[in-house]
Amino acid sequence: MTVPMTTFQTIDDLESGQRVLVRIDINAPVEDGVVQDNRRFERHADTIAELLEADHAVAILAHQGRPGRDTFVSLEQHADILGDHLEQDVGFVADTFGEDALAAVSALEGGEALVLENARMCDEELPEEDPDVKAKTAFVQTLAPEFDAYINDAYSAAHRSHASLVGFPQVMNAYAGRVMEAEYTANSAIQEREFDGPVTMVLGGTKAEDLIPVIEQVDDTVDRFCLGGIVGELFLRADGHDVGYDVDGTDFFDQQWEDHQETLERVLSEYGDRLHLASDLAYEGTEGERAEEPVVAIEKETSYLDIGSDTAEEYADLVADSDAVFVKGALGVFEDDRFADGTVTVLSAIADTDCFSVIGGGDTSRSISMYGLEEADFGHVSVAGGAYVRALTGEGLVGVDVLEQDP
Ligand SMILES: Nc1ncnc2c1ncn2[C@@H]1O[C@H](COP(=O)(O)OP(=O)(O)O)[C@@H](O)[C@H]1O
Ligand SMILES: O=C(OP(=O)(O)O)[C@H](O)COP(=O)(O)O
Repeated sequence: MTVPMTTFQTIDDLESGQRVLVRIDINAPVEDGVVQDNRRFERHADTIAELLEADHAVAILAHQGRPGRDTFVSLEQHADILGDHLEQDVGFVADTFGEDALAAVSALEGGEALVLENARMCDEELPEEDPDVKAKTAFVQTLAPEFDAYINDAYSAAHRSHASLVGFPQVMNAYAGRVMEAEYTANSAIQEREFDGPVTMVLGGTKAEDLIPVIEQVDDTVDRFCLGGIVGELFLRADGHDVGYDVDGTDFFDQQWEDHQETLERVLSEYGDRLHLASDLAYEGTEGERAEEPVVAIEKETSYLDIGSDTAEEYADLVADSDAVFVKGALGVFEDDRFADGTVTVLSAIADTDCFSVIGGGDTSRSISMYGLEEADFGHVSVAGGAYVRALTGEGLVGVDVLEQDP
């Protein structure tokens, strides 16, 4: 792995009493419309507390979910959760750069914090475009003059070339926040480590498009990949099994299959000897119980919600025989304890060995506290998922790279 050298200004370089626009990543699980607190809030609250202490007026930009998903909701609840961590009121305005937002920003005083509405509700935030294009958007051009400085604390979103991440640093004095600094430093140190024994990467969760390039780009650093979750099912489908279909109104598979079928099949044929796919899967039985089925026997389209127990044991054995393990994404729907077995068995195996380990992902890292595992039993628990595995390939993160540039 090669480590890109980055030097950016941090909040140590910022004079006190400024008007600052802070990009954080509090993208969180949403259950029945209720936003779930997780370690991203706790970590970003530390950065914000430090800024408030220095008498800055702090406006906060963030995103939640993706348009069309049921996790695509307002940031109103996020402001309350941040307020709980900070033990002070955090304002919220249901607008990002229109008149209401500008009025709320101009009323903001030193020592006060205000959350602006979900940046992805602005048309110009998405899609991914060059930083110079994002810098010219009305979103960036309207908000930037209201502030003395821009602070990016959202390492976990730094692999996205979105306006709130890459547009503002092109036109403003830009600084890295404490979470950005800490994750960048930890991940750079990880990339410099050398391992004597086998290195295993456990990949799951929902975002195949982030993980397929990683399998191709980590070259010979990773000896084997253990696949589960939606990503694992897409590879099983590429391998000719009847799984990985959207059933009962889900929207995880069909679009990703359409977009990536060829790549999935190519990666499987090129890297097949390093890819471990599930040999059994779990689903909800007719009585609501956990039921399991060997992959070779699958004939019906149903929602598979976890790897099966034989697969979990196989992955746990591979982990026990590893010198380093990198995890991104859950192997099943661990939020439901009937389908947590795959994720928890593998995480427990990692915790029980003395291998070096990194557990990443906003959702996945949450399983550690949910199932009574100790953070201290892992090398590093990252609030970043896709960004940290992309960094392991040695490729820079666009949101970090732009912090290096002068406005
Ligand atoms: N088979 C599955 N079906 C539906 N959801 C799944 C499945 N396996 C894992 N998941 C979900 O994947 C989520 C984590 O995915 P993702 O957002 O990609 O990871 P992270 O946020 O940890 O980077 C978990 O919340 C889990 O419920
Ligand atoms: O949660 C995130 O990434 P992750 O799931 O890889 O940890 C980031 O907030 C990026 O969100 P996105 O993958 O919808 O662009």
